[in-house]
Amino acid sequence: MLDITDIETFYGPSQALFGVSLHVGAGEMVALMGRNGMGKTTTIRSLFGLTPAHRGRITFESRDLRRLPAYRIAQCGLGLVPEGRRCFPNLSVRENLMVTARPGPWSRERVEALFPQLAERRRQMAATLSGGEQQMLAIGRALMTNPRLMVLDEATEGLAPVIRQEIWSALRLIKAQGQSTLIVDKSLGELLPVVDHCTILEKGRTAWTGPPEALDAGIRDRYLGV
Ligand SMILES: Nc1ncnc2c1ncn2[C@@H]1O[C@H](COP(=O)(O)OP(=O)(O)OP(=O)(O)O)[C@@H](O)[C@H]1O
Repeated sequence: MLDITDIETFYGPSQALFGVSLHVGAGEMVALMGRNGMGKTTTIRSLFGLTPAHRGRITFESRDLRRLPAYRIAQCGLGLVPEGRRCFPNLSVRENLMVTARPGPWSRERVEALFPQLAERRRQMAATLSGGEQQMLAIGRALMTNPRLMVLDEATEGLAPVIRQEIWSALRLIKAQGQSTLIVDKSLGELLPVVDHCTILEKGRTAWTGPPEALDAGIRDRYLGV
């Protein structure tokens, strides 16, 4: 479904990616991992055309994404839940869900069944939600665009443990429903049981790819510092 091959990306003169490769098959949930500053967010920015890659290939369902502008990439069926959960603060919860909705399997009813708090708070302005609820809304809103591939960047970072567990339960259901997903997260305990493959970045390069059960103590120690 998604093939990123050997991309190199720069911020001005400074090179951040030196050869990142990554594959997501249809229906898979894939983890993009690595310590701070190794290039995970830059890889996602390159995929979405926000910081375009200078070299390498990005193909999604056989389409070459690398030279498309960001708005065309979103139209190709990629949905992003960016770091820092950006909801529209002055729209209600329900308006946030509906404003970018597109037809497909994820209806408002299905999203609200996944996150019942969003139904309970449907008339509240997004700005009045807790951080965890805003994150649920950001995920719900991305699902409502019915992306063929959803990309989550640090969806559980900085949230209270009980809220994180709710989000992980929802992500397990999202996976069970066949949603293809690329996920950046540092919570190995929750991430590894649910993903099909892991790709680890080290200093802007793909350093290791494999199934989660192959991610042994040596690899964790070497690339993840855990
Ligand atoms: N706007 C920017 N301008 C210049 N350099 C940047 C910029 N954003 C990131 N970088 C650099 O690019 C490299 C990769 O950063 P990136 O944010 O992609 O890493 P990350 O793996 O997502 O880290 P984190 O887990 O901390 O979010 C780092 O060396 C970082 O300093």
